[in-house]
Amino acid sequence: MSTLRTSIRYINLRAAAAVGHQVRHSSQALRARLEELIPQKAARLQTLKKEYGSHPVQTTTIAQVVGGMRGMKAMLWEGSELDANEGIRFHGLNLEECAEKLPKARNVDGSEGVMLPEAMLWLIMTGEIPTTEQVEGLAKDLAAQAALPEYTLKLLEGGLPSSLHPMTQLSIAVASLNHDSKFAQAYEKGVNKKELWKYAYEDSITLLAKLPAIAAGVYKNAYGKGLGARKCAELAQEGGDWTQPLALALSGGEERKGWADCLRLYLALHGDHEGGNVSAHTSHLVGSALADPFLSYSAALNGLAGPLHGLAAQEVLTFVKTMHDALGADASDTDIEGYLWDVLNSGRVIPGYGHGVLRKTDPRFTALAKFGSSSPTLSSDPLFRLVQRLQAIATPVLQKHGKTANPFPNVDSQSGACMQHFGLEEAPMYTVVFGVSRALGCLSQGVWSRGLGLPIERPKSVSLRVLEEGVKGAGAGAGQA
Ligand SMILES: CC(=O)SCCNC(=O)CCNC(=O)[C@H](O)C(C)(C)COP(=O)(O)OP(=O)(O)OC[C@H]1O[C@@H](n2cnc3c(N)ncnc32)[C@H](O)[C@@H]1OP(=O)(O)O
Ligand SMILES: O=C([O-])CC(=O)C(=O)O
Repeated sequence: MSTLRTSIRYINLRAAAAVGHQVRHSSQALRARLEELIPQKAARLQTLKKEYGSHPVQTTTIAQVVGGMRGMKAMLWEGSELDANEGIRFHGLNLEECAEKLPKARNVDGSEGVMLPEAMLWLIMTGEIPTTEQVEGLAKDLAAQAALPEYTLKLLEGGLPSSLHPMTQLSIAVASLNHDSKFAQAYEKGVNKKELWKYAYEDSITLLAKLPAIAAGVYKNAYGKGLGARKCAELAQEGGDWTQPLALALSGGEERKGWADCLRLYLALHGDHEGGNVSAHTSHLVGSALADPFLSYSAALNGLAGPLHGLAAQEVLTFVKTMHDALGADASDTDIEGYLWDVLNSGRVIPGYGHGVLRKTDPRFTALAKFGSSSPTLSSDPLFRLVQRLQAIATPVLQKHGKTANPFPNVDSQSGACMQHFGLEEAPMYTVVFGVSRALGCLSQGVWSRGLGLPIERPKSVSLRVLEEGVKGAGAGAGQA
């Protein structure tokens, strides 16, 4: 155990305590900041609604109604905005700026690690860059609440069949925490709806605190590997950041150089991707009915478990491994090209390519690729290299195929190749790790939605008959998007 203790001392919480320095309880500080920010934004929203409520945002086309609402601006989302060419920005900061400005992990050897996901949470929630002290305090608060209740532990210690997909286990475990939801209790007691955001915040911090232990529990229950939920929570309580106990729980307690930083980077990068993606939109929709944060986020996880969304992380690794096994280590570019055409011609997608909004290589893919290329071991990993090589082959194939609006790689192309290198070989776990991360954005928005008093979502649906009647008399092509 001494190895474990040394390894989780990265941000020196105990050192701070040893010199009598009081680390602030920053989930309270974060809440206090929200208490200042929410009324300001709520007032801006009221003014906008009152003075410009009937101002059109855009015209909705038939192509959008029947085409997955692509490009339709229909939702208020505060944490991040996605540009088709530049990728994600968190309150105006792109990924490189976030990596530079957000407080970072301190490695055991004293070197500076990558940005901390809990710092990303602070940025997403407030639009402000936290101080190192604020992030340390927040991490400490999260650690203090990491332990799971017995009813959730029961599920993850044999209650759920090991053969149940890890994402289903994650979703069930998260939903089970609704048992003690402060938000649900407050609603039942008739708390004024203006105050509900405070309870949404409390539940959100509780869920974020427990997600690493839940993911560790899912891994142990599904594969009999790793340290499991109890140990993960114990490690958290020994001090350190949000990620380190999960890294150790997934590696079975083994310190693997680069692994915790890889996981931190992954968790920070995937935290939010504006509001329209399936997981974010689902949590927003379910939360709008005033279902509590546990139920809202559990629903989001079920969407994340779809192969066109988060499950693509699992699909990519299986795809790349199968291709590697089928073609052998010496496969030529022509062999790979032929393999990709076979996939396309059989009516399947190339996982890890394409995007609903992005029209360039996903900057999250680039960030992970840069991380991998700077690691002496990961950069020489055969699967990591194959993913890099695939870019130059798959993009022209998809361009020639001519259907895909975005023939460039998305983040899911890269993540599994990194994680398998550090020993997390079970591909279904990649989406579970994604699910730990996406909570940062979905839960933050849930707090804001309640703080701004957003109403229940209830868009209008139309039948084909109504659409056809609407275009009677219009010239052909008048409705093209
Ligand atoms: C974190 C994330 O969720 S990132 C996305 C992860 N998902 C994947 O990597 C799965 C593979 N990619 C895809 O299936 C798609 O690109 C999606 C779901 C991400 C986006 O879907 P859309 O916005 O509808 O993409 P697009 O407008 O380019 O689709 C047009 C056509 O190209 C096809 N297409 C899109 N991407 C691909 C691909 N990677 N391989 C093959 N065909 C593709 C679509 O299936 C569609 O075919 P259809 O006209 O026969 O229905
Ligand atoms: O934005 C999307 O639709 C999908 C995506 O990349 C994400 O949710 O991270």
